[in-house]
Amino acid sequence: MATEGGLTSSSSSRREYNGKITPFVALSCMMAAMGGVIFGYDIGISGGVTSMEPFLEKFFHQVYTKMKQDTEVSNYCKFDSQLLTSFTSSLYVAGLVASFFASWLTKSRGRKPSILLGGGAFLAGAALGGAASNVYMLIFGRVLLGVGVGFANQAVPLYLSEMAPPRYRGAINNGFQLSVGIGVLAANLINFGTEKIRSGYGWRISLSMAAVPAAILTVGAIFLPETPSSLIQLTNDKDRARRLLQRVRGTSEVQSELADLIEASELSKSIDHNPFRKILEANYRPQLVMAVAIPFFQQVTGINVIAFYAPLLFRTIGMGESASLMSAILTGAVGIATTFLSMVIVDRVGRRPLFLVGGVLMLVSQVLVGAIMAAELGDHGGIGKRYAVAVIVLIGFYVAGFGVSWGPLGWLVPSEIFPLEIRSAGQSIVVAVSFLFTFVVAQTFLSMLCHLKAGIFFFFGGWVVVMTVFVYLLLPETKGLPIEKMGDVWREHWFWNRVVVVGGPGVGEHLPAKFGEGGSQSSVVDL
Ligand SMILES: OC[C@H]1O[C@](O)(CO)[C@@H](O)[C@@H]1O
Repeated sequence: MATEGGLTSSSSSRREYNGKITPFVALSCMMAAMGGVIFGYDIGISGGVTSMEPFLEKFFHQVYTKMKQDTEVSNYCKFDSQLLTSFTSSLYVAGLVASFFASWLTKSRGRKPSILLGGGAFLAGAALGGAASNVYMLIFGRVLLGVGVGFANQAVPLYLSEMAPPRYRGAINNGFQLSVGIGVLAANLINFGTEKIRSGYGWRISLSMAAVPAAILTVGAIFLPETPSSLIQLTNDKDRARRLLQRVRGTSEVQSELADLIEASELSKSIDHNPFRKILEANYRPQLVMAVAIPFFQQVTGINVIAFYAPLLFRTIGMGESASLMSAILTGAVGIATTFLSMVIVDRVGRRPLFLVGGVLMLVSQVLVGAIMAAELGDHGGIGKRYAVAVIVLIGFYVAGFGVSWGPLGWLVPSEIFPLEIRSAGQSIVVAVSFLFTFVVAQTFLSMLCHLKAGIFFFFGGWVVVMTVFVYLLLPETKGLPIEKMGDVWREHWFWNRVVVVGGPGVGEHLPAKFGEGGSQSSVVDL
């Protein structure tokens, strides 16, 4: 059964490459992580903007008048407006479609052009949104933002994982979610300030400030190097790749890693047809299952619902005006701190323990919140202050559980498990599924809340049980293993080794015996 990391034998390929975190790696990753900030900024900004009255009055007049008139609506049904959620969701639909174009660009032209295009589209979207004079401009702006995050989310996690030395890959890739969290918090704080602007144009500032991280990302991308792995795949120029690798790793001893990259690239070329057809083949079943399951599970933790619900609770305990700020600070700061913690320990303790601990923490908090709500909150009126405080503390624990686990690892694990020939296609499936379910959850949860009431916490809690069992049984440990050697984890896994064909592509042992386990000996590949 699932022994240590789901591996049944000791993994001989968990060997070290040379190299450390050079300033060069740190800088490129920081720049690329701006991709996370633009994503987070949008998540954070749209909720606040759509609750600003001048914004509603201008673009969503119907919602505005309904909000003003209805005072007798149930606690659980107050915010039920499909039109308004479709404003938020339009971005995800655009991003979903864009991620497939990104797959093609990322593969055929490199990670860098996708990041550049993502930043540029987001920049244009921010300008259009900020300047919108009618609802069409507004929606078109959101579509451009969607294209921006579609490209950025497809390319940035791959970029980070390919740039990182394997033993720091978890930390570096978790930087993506850390910057998502920073973006969300920054947006909330900005909204809190702009809401108070008397002229009623605060929302314009909120929307156009997205241009700041987008500009940094776009300009930064011009100076970013391509990843060594992508450079080999694109140019086949081994000398250039070696020079880049030496610069990135800060050592001249890069033969072992270079040989693995070349091997992976050659293998990828030899079987390289349509990557979307390829990924459907039986041998890539574990990767395909992960590409769909992981982003799906990340969204059905219910994180965005909890984040939405928190301000109501703060209002309940009498925080009044500052309720949404307080809840943003709580959920934002706890999320950032725990994602940071995850960053620090993920390469030491591994991915699986974090998923399991985070899952249990989320589940316990959700069940308790659901129970308190079911017992204490009726359709009208509030809940007692003591209970509200308890619920807020529990939400803090829930966010902490997400912050150490599904938040960052939901991006990390997919980005490190795809072999080169399906990497770009695989990552765009991840982004598409992630956006699809962000959209589905956003679009349905208000009416779900209205029908399920407190049961909504048990609903998402049920999914947390499913995903935790899934990780326990089916997700192998990927800590420290070079991406190009990742095929081993399936071959050595109690379940997946029945599904994949040993010796088939993507499963290790794919090259003639002389490459063997030590397929990185420099003598084998002509450097
Ligand atoms: O990684 C993306 C997910 O993380 C969050 O920003 C929470 O920190 C969610 O809003 C989002 O769906």
